Amino acid sequence: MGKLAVVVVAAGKGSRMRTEESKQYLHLNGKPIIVHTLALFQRIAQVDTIVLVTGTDDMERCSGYVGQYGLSKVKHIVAGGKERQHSVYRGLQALAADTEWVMVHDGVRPFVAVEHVVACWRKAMETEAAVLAVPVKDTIKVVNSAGTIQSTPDRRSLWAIQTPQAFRLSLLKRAYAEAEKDGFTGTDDAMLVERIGTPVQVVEADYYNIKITTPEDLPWADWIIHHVRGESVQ
Ligand SMILES: Nc1ccn([C@@H]2O[C@H](COP(=O)(O)OP(=O)(O)OP(=O)(O)O)[C@@H](O)[C@H]2O)c(=O)n1
Ligand SMILES: C[C@](O)(CO)[C@H](O)COP(=O)(O)O
Repeated sequence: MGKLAVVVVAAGKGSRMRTEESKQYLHLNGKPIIVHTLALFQRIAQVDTIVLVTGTDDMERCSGYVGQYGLSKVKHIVAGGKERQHSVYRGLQALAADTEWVMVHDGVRPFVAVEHVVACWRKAMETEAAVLAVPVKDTIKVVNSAGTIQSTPDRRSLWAIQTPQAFRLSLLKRAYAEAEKDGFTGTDDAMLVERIGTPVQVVEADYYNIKITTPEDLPWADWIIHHVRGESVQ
């Protein structure tokens, strides 16, 4: 069984959160959101290395968190790029040559369940590529720019995709290199793998693995941390 690394991307600006401080550094139960996320992967025995991708101006404070919170698996802190995809690409380049498996995770998804992380990785080891996801609960419409409904896809085939997304490293690197060559930008890692013709498996997770994105996610995040993930108030 080859080594497993995790690339945690946290170089975004969090513009939809509309806070002065980037959302990954907002405090949740006494600790920055990014620290909750890193601590989760630190606790997973199968994870050998974590690469943290941050904004250039945040590298120093992140290296402070590594010491302060005992995040010894964070072996590299690298500067991200303009889009999430560029940040992931830079993270992948920092991985040691003996890394066989990689999981990419959003720094602002601090509530993923450990059992789902492990299930995702196991599925990737069977099939090369797997992502966490949940079935969509709403009816989804395709709407044109005039606000007119064009179609209603069958909900039974719709899934909301989460992270982590797990891959054989050589496959993900090839997918990223192809996307770079073709000038293609996707919103998740699986899209890049799909477009080079490799099937990606979905592993069902839960609805608590939210991406903290907009202001109304913050009270929900506070509720999840206390009532679902069971942390006592700090
Ligand atoms: N150039 C970027 C953009 C995003 N991310 C990271 O990718 C994850 C998911 O992105 P999103 O929630 O969209 O974060 P932001 O890009 O920060 O948010 P917004 O789009 O509202 O600005 C986040 O952990 C974010 O920090 C990144 O590392 N580099
Ligand atoms: C990767 C992701 O979290 C899967 O849902 C999502 O695609 C990130 O998208 P965003 O545009 O950066 O919010």
